[in-house]
Amino acid sequence: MKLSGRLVVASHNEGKVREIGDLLAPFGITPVSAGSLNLPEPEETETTFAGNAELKARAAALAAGLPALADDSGLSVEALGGDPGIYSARWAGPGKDFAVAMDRIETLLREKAALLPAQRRAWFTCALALAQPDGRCTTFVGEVHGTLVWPPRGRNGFGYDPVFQAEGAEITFGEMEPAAKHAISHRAIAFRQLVDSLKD
Ligand SMILES: O=c1nc[nH]c2c1ncn2[C@H]1C[C@H](O)[C@@H](COP(=O)(O)OP(=O)(O)OP(=O)(O)O)O1
Ligand SMILES: [Mg+2]
Repeated sequence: MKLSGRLVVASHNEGKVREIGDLLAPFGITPVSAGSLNLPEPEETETTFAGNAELKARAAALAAGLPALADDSGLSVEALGGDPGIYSARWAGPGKDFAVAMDRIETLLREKAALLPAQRRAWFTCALALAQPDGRCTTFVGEVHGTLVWPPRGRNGFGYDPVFQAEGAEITFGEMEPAAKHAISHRAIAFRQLVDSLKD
């Protein structure tokens, strides 16, 4: 499989579509968005990031008749048994309000008296699935580990970025320029594996 020509980015999340566009740019690929093709947003019925990424990629590739790249990702909090994990988007509710979702995590951590950085470990996971219209699919998973901070800081990125500080960083993903986030992010790690797998 190759990364060339027309490619559908099978996501309805503007922040993700922007980041995937940045990652694809060096390959001369301008993604076709799922929104512009009016592709439906499939229900995420699988129990893993990889399963949901494959489900979304296959549905889009089949509907569009083009290769499709899907991303399923989320934030897992160690002290919360890995929640919200694959439910990260759903914790933000129908209004996709991540202030609410970040508050909910913070409230649960306080209930557990988890105030020290060591008690506030978390990681982002990203599964990227590339599907062909015939149903073939390859999937890669990236993770970045760090700590949750409070209050939220920064207006860059999207979703939970303002409360996540990666190991070794002193600013949150929300405070980072896009290039700095791409240097270490779960999405960039998965993307690199995908690109490596496509090399001849
Ligand atoms: O780099 C990230 N920085 C901050 N937050 C992030 C990131 N990566 C995932 N997240 C959170 C927010 C997102 O809403 C959820 C993914 O949920 P997920 O179902 O994969 O995506 P989604 O429903 O927003 O869009 P779609 O399924 O159409 O691709 O995890
Ligand atoms: Mg989703």
